Amino acid sequence: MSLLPVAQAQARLFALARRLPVETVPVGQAVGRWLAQDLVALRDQPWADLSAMDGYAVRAAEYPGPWRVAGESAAGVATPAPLAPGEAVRIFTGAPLPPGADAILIQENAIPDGDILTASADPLPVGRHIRAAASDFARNATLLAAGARLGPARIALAVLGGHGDVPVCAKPRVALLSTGNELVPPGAPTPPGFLPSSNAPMLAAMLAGVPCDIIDLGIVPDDLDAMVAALKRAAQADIIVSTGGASVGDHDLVRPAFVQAGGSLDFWKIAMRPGKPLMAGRLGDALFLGLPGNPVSAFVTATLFLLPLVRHISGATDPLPLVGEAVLAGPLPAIGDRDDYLRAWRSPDGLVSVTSQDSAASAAMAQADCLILRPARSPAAAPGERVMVLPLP
Ligand SMILES: Nc1nc2c(c(=O)[nH]1)N[C@H]1C(S)=C(S)[C@@H](COP(=O)(O)OP(=O)(O)OC[C@H]3O[C@@H](n4cnc5c(N)ncnc54)[C@H](O)[C@@H]3O)O[C@H]1N2
Ligand code: MOO
Repeated sequence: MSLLPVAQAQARLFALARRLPVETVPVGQAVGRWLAQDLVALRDQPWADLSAMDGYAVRAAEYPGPWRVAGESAAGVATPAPLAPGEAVRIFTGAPLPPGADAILIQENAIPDGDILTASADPLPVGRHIRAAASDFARNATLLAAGARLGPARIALAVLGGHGDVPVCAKPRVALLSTGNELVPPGAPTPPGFLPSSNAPMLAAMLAGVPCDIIDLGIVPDDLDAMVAALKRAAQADIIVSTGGASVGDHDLVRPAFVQAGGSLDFWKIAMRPGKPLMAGRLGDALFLGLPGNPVSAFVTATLFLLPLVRHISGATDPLPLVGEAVLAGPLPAIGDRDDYLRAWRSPDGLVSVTSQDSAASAAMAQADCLILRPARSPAAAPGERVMVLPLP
């Protein structure tokens, strides 16, 4: 198989995937999820012309008074009695305007004397300190389109639009398999020949920013039967992610195990660095992503494939990472025939490449807050040059 360009591999992965079924959940459980249908306003906001300040509702043409204070309007009451000429109504923030009033005199500019009121300063134009009915949004307006992510401001909008429940895609279940005879669980002793398995905790941490349920199936030895059994167990999930065993060595058994478990492979090997041995396919109803074992390769491929896949099946319309531009603080070498995703951090002087770009260099990876994308065959770049950058969450 020749090396597949990243964008083509992402498109093929999305084409393999199906959106998860729609469910209706209370808004409190929808945070960070994507709307599965357009959300339409069930009410006007504001519901009437409301005062934006504490003061007096008056007719602007009668400025500066005197007015006779004829009553009161507070939030939580229905429409007050109409305002007769020469009258003012005491009013509070969020309260409905009496019919006939067209401006609010704030109480700081009002001089009450018994029930007679005059204005002390500032002209009073029509509409001053009034929030017009439906000026925020009107009933039947589309508040949010399907595919919008429900952050805090959109939760507020949905609730003000009259919704207690919202339609979202079901939460994906993501099964994690860590392959390798050399691996021990986090915190366990590491006699010679062994190392702590860091990929599953890292992937779980990356997935913590995206609503999903994680099923950690632990460490699987480099043994064909054990891997086939583990993959079959994992097939109950919506997405199966393995790390390690993806390359061409005698102990790299993920691909044959996947095929023996009944999986159909769609692609293997991507024109990217790190992350070349990435593979993807379907196993029953589950999507399968085989990530390379090197921690940096697993991190970068998860950023470019796993997180976008989770967002895609969850209903996101823009599942791919954001690509911006920034200047380089130092020089970069020319690039070979794979797109390079360099780990870097943002300094006041521009992007700084981390101390090692080796795909096993975990200490250097931990310095990064972004990836510099250098397309295949880019020439060397000088300080001050603009390059493509993907911020890391
Ligand atoms: N002859 C070739 N050798 C390699 C090629 C190649 O094209 N030809 N590709 C290289 C590239 S690129 C990568 S990336 C790696 C990927 O290898 P695997 O996916 O098969 O990963 P392993 O060999 O199982 O492990 C690599 C490395 O990562 C460590 N590891 C594995 N799992 C974990 C984990 N859960 N936590 C922490 N560290 C882990 C493992 O111990 C190895 O050191 O292949 C190159 N080889
Ligand atoms: O793709 Mo590997 O991840 O270059 O080291």
